[in-house]
Amino acid sequence: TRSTRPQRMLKAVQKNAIRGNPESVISAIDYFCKHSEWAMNVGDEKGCILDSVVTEVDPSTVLELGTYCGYSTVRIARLLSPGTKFITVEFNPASAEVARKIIAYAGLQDKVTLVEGASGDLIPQIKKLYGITTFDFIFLDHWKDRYLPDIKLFEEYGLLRKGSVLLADNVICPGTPEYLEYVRNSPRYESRYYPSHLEYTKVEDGLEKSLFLG
Ligand SMILES: O=C(NCCCOCn1ccc2cnccc21)c1cc(-c2ccc(F)cc2)cc(O)c1O
Ligand SMILES: [Mg+2]
Repeated sequence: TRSTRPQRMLKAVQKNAIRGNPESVISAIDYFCKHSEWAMNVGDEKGCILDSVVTEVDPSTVLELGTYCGYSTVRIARLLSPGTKFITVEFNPASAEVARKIIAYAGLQDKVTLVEGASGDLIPQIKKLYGITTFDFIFLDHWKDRYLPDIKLFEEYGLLRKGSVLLADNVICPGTPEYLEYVRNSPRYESRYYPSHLEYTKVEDGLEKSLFLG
């Protein structure tokens, strides 16, 4: 049967990247998406903004919602200090399987815990299952209508501390209007918009960084 786009992306990584070299894995995926098939990775332009925020926060605990094929997982994991706890969540088993292989190809499998499931089910269990008290950095890149309910779950289950940073992809395209309205109007967050473009296109998109004030 016909391969899937994530499987073709994995083949491109295995063909064009150097095993154990995260930069080459990132470049191989960006090349594939620019010259072969568009895919919904955060991409190189927004990826540089992601890199700068991760570097600035230098987190000890990280949560990513929306692994997809592991592109942003590799971007984040390559910047983390040793001993950092990094959990990434993927709902789609086929994507998760490709992501595991791409993360391993980059040599970053020991830095990442990939969990398959729905954020709404997992968030209430994270403390118990993974011994995490609060997250220093959260990257939101999953179903756009889950950003708002999930940030409310973070608050409800005490997963944020004064200084926790949330970075949300796609706040313009496809768009997360309710989430934006919430973080921009809540007195509990300091929010800033980073203008950019939808991955591999000229379409307007951007990232919203929100600092939890406690
Ligand atoms: O839809 C997107 N991402 C989400 C995937 C499913 O995520 C499912 N999923 C992953 C963990 C997880 C945990 N709990 C529930 C669902 C959970 C997404 C879509 C586009 C896009 C933009 C323009 C278009 F014309 C078409 C698509 C761009 C992006 O950058 C995206 O991130
Ligand atoms: Mg995205």
